[in-house]
Amino acid sequence: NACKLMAKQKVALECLSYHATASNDATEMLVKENIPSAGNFNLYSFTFIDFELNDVETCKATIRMFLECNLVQQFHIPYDVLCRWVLSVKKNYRPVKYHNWRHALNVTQTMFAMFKTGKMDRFMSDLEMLGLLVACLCHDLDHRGTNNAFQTKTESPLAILYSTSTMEHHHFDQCVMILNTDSNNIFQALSPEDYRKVMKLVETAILSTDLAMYFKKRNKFLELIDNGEFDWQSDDKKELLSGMMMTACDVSAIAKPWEVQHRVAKLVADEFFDQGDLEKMQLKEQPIAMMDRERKDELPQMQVGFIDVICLPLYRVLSDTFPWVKPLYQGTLENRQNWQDLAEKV
Ligand SMILES: CCCOc1ccc(S(=O)(=O)N2CCN(C)CC2)cc1-c1nc(CC)cc(=O)[nH]1
Repeated sequence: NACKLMAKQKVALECLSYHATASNDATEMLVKENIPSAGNFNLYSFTFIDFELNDVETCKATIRMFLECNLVQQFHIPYDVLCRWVLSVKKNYRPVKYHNWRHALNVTQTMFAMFKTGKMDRFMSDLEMLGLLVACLCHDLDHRGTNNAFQTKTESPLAILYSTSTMEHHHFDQCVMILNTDSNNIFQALSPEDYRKVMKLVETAILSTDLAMYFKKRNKFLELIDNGEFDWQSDDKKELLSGMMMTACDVSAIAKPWEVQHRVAKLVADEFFDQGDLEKMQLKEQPIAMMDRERKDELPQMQVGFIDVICLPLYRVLSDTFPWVKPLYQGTLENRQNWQDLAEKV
């Protein structure tokens, strides 16, 4: 009957989350390790590069960011729970070419740099900083290397579960599943009020990484700036600012030194082209230019378009209002020139 079925599903889910959580061995190993300084990882810089870090070092860098923001002490996060949670989050990223654990780490580090070097921590409560770092680390959990349109076209179970912002709802779902798995709940010591607030912030922050949401909310944000809005403390304004910061971090590879941007863009392209191949073979349909490997020559021009339509408008308004995040605007301008040079060569 129905409740037996529910029970079976619950057991299956438990089993799933059992596999989703990090092993005790991996956790105990990480707990014992010493965590190098933020300077050692170059965590305060907008030109942070993860390429030379091995997987254990990426976990240490993540822990160092939480320690540096004093969040472990402030929110009484048991250290072994923090270690297990970081390892579980890493475990629930798939080895796809771009939307993988390394992308999550880079997005989180940019948020950290925006707080500390960009001095945006002045506008954020400790709870909001905790929520935004967690949202960054979890924002693409269990990404399959295919976008929302692909879920809809293939009528994937995810598209049946969530008709809008399909992947982003799934990423949040995975974030909650990990937090609800034994000894992974870094929010366990929070008051019920703080728990509700931080979960709401994590949800809206992860959902705001759907570029369709960004386009919707950006005009409202620009309006507030034009009206000289500086009271970012009201909930709706703080939510709007948080969403813009999430997109700024999500696309921040565009602002990295040219060798890094060029190498990351290849990973993005390879993941897009794999989806294009699936659409040609499985769906018998012509993919959009961005996902068609036959049109890779148009890539530099597409990057210039990406920079002009999505990245520069956001970094310009953010650096106008928060001057210390200007390196993101500068880096993107430099890469625009590099992509433009390549586009003219073809
Ligand atoms: C590098 C391979 C080509 O990459 C792109 C091509 C086109 C565009 S687009 O702005 O024209 N636009 C975006 C919205 N789509 C719905 C329609 C197409 C963006 C990218 C791109 N996206 C990301 C974020 C994943 C990172 C990145 O570096 N480049």
